[in-house]
Amino acid sequence: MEVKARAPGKIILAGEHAVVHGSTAVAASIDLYTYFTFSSASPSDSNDTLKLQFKDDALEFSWHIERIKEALPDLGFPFSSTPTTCSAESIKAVATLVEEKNIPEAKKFLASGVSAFLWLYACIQGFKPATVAVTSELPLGSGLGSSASFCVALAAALLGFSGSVPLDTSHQGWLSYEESDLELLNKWAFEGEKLIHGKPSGIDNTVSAYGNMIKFRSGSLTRIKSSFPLRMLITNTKVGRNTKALVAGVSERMLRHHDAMNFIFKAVNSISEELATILQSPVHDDHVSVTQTEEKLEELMEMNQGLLQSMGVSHASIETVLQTTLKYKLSSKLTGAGGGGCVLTLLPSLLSTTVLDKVIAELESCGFQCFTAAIGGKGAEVCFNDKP
Ligand SMILES: Nc1ncnc2c1ncn2[C@@H]1O[C@H](COP(=O)(O)OP(=O)(O)O)[C@@H](O)[C@H]1O
Ligand SMILES: C[C@@](O)(CCOP(=O)(O)O)CC(=O)O
Ligand SMILES: [Mg+2]
Repeated sequence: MEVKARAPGKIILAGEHAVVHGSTAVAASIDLYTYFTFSSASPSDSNDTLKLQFKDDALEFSWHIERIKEALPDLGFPFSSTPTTCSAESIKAVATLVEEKNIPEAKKFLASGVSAFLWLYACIQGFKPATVAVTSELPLGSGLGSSASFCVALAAALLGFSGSVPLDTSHQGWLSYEESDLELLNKWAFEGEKLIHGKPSGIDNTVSAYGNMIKFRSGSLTRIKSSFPLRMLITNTKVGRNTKALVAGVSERMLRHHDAMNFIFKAVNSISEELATILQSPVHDDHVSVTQTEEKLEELMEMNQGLLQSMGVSHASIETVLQTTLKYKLSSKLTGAGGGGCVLTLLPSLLSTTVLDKVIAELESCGFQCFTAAIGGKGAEVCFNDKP
């Protein structure tokens, strides 16, 4: 049997970092996905290994099932219905399994993804052989939630592959999960995100699992029904960074300047709440009201960016994008953890393609990469293929 799952990346429209400290944030899925394909060993194979293939990097890692058993002896009785946090002891055991694979220095950033994979696999699937292939359309470590989409697609594939949630395996094409199963896979994905991010808020895995647009605060989501035709230019500064380190940096600043940071988080909360209200307000189909709404959204993005800067997560490359887009009267903010990565620029409905082309040309002449993505599509999906 072959099971394929996919989960989207995301943009955070307002509230990154502050959401880790209990503020509201607003996020939407984008139509760039991470894919997992699970194939069981055929009965004729004398297969006793778990293989993980990162197709985009042409890398393959494999472990003898016995070795996984030895490292994680308490697992093996799959407990797919009980999402479990990896204990400090298991983190060490998983890290050893990863270190044994001698990941090339230039690809070391993949190690946390491999750890998340091993933990979720052993918990949900137990000690069974399989071949697992991963590909992603998302730039990794750029603020578009590749880590969450990795964990959500992995959890979706595992729950489908292990047969632990009822799904119509005869269905042709992509299949969405039922609400209660979605909740379960989201909880598992969150456990994976913890191994990659350290202290995730849960917004990224939640928007990747559920799709569309969400408002998120302290672990709970509210679905947003936006009828506003939101268009964003995404500029990847290509400056690499790591979410775990940036989140930790904000927490350290919080310890040093507790009151000031609390006011910043409170301000971000108000920005996210206002943004969510605006997006859910009825849209009048005339240019004047659309433009007025866009201007409000732009102002909120600018305010949010200023606060992110005061949290210490902007970067010279991000500032270059802000200044460049401002020359064309366009507003931008970083998205995700910052420190490099991607920047969002609101594209007003009346913006001419000539101006857009100019902005993109100027940004790309700085070495950045610009693209657009459809906002607010479906979340995690699974697909079955009965291979002989
Ligand atoms: N397709 C993938 N294959 C392997 N690891 C992945 C993949 N996608 C994400 N990851 C893991 O997630 C990490 C990036 O996560 P993070 O720093 O949170 O940035 P972001 O989530 O914004 O892309 C990578 O370094 C890697 O460990
Ligand atoms: C900074 C943060 O708010 C979002 C991180 O997103 P990303 O990993 O940079 O795509 C962290 C979190 O909410 O877990
Ligand atoms: Mg991430």
